[in-house]
Amino acid sequence: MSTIALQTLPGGRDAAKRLAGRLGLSCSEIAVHRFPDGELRIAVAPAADTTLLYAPLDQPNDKLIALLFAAEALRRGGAKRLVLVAPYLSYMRQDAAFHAGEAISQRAMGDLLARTVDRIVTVDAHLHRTPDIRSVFPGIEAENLSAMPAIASALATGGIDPTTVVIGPDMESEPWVNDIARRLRLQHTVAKKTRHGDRSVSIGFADPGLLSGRPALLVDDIVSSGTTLIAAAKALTTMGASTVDAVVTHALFPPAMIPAFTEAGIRSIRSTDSVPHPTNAIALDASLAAALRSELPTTQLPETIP
Ligand SMILES: O=P(O)(O)OC[C@H]1O[C@H](OP(=O)(O)OP(=O)(O)O)[C@H](O)[C@@H]1O
Repeated sequence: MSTIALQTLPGGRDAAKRLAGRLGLSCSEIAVHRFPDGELRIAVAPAADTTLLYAPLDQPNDKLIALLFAAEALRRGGAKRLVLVAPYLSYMRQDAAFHAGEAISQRAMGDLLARTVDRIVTVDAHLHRTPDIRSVFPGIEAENLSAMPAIASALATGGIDPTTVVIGPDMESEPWVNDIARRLRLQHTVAKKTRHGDRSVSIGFADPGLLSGRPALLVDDIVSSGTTLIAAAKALTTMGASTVDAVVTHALFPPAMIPAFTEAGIRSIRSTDSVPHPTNAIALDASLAAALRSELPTTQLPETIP
């Protein structure tokens, strides 16, 4: 009988355990030792025929090396199929050479990972101008799940003012903002964002009257420097929003920034557990488990997977 197990890179343990539990699998943590010169030594648990490699790839440079080494050890140890579960997939934002000589990091990552694993499952990868994730990972299976069902369900459970307007900070956010608004039967709108630099954006709304006296719920895929969220919150406050809350898929910002969001008028900020963070409030294990169920041998299907 073929075997299946989950192994996680350090940093993903809690979310990986939730996912493994939901799938009825064992979960072991890959050991990463850093030598004095900065090089890494990786030690994996015994490979299963199908090994799910759980890796939240925020702060990715070291983690990518650990992932490559883990894949090498697992293949050599007998793994026939490696499935990368990367709830946050980094280096997707640079999808073109915007200036002469720039590397297209999305393409380099895609080529590298496609040579390393057999399947990739991720969530809300930043593929604004790349509609099909399979074009990024040539020759392997790849799925880009949406966090919006999990986010909408969490918002519905917590209760939400029916006059709330769901806000996207830029045109590219329209599909997910629309999705949340449809699921919660709320109005939505998206701003026009102009990015001037890593930490400089300007935000404008076509209908400034819409928010007057109403709660605003900002929804975005990534918060990195926080510049977008802060600029959007300030604009919403100026437009007369009664409250501003935010919910994001990938919280990449340093936790020490949370007071800056409060200062900008954001009452609460919640994130999914794609990356471990103090703002984590929405678990992705149900969505990931549903996508990974196909990996389970029929004899090992747990009774309850959503
Ligand atoms: O917290 P921040 O540092 O502001 O970064 C987060 C923002 O950046 C991304 O969009 P981006 O402006 O890169 O848009 P694009 O990829 O569509 O050009 C993302 O969708 C967020 O809106």
